[in-house]
Amino acid sequence: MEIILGRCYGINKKEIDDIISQIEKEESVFKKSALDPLMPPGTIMGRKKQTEQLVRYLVGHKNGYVVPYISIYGRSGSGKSSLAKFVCSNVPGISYVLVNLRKAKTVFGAANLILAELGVPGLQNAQGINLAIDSVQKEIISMLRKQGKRLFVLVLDELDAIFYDKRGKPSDFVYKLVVLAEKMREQGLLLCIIGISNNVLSEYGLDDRVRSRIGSSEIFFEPYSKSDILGILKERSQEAFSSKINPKVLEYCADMSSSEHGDARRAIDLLRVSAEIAISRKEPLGISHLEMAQEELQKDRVERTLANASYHMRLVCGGLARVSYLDGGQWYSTSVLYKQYCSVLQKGTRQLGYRRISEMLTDLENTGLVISQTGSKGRNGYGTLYKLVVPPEVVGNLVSKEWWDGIVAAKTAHESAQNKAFGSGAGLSSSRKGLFGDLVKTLEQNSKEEWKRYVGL
Ligand SMILES: Nc1ncnc2c1ncn2[C@@H]1O[C@H](COP(=O)(O)OP(=O)(O)OP(=O)(O)O)[C@@H](O)[C@H]1O
Repeated sequence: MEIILGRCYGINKKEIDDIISQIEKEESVFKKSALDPLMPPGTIMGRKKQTEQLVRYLVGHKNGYVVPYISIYGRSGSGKSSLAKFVCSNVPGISYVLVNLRKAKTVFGAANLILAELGVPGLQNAQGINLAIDSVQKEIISMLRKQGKRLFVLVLDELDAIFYDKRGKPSDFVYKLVVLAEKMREQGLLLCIIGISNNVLSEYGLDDRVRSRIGSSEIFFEPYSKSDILGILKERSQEAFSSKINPKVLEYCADMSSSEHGDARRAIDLLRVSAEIAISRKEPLGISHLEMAQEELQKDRVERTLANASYHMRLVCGGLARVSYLDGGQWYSTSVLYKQYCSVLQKGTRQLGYRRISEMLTDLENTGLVISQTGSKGRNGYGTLYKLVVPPEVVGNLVSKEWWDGIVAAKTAHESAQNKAFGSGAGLSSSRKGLFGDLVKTLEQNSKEEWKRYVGL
């Protein structure tokens, strides 16, 4: 019962009880926690090939040998961490820890995160990386001796994070860990490092001496196909929903997810948010809820990415949104996007190099805002092409509303010039015509070539 106190609303205990019983009622038809992607899966669906590869690498310890380094790589949400954890927990005779390095801003920070996971206090920067590695070694040996095991697996999740710390010499850090594995073998013990990253380790600019030592034990996780995602969703939804849900809903969700990204985490999220929307509307879960949820998640994702992005990363996003909107096309090469970035950069601002922008596009892909493919660049051979997977308007408005209004005005003017019957500036409100008058006039008179030049193609 709501008590109105003047202009304020008071809540009494009954109100709280009502909310709780409403939540309980909802939980009885939909158990939200079963669609929490942070919850480790009870069963790993699919991934037979990768499971077999990893088990084969690790099981060699029975004969006294394991490779010192395994690189597990692939797109976000492709099941890399889940599978590594699952295998390490189920192959007999292994002791392991999984350390997520996402929060490590430096190589030294990464060493401290490893020590923390091993249950040892971190060190001060001044004590140096060699001492940190020695402490890791001491702790691993003591753990193996205590547990009476011979193989220790150090799983370094999100290893990409350390490669931004160029001053901390990430390549050297990997080298030291591999040397540690060799030193342990001299003591009759085995250490295997599993590095999990979005790209294969050898792409991170390692020294030759590291490359030759880590070997080529690589396991690739391709994005999930429709049937993989469907399997994962079916398994999760059995636990999440008390009544059977329309199989077409799961199929549609799997279809949307596999065609856009092949990320299991995002597919599970999409199903959860759709179910929440359906429940709030007191409707049975249907395809329309998936579409609403998709829109909501896309907007959240763009907002979150841009809020955490550097100034230059925002410009890269803006440039991609600009060319996608003005050109109406889909896939763009790094060189086109670099040109876009340069054109939106404010005068007097330091311009980043081509290589850095190319790295940013890879980072952007990992946020799920863009996807890439290898494609033809015409006379320039083959290369990576990028495509925005959210509406450009959403990105543009969030980068800068005023700037985006100018782009919309330019396109409207160009379209009206194409269709002369509409006359000058058709489609634009008079206030907008005033605001972007000069630009509009120029673009109305422009030829196709000039338009292409304006777009930056
Ligand atoms: N094969 C699978 N079977 C069941 N659930 C899965 C599977 N793959 C992924 N998932 C679900 O998706 C979530 C994300 O997977 P996971 O963290 O393993 O992906 P990842 O490739 O390590 O992603 P990232 O690179 O972003 O860390 C998991 O928590 C799990 O709920």
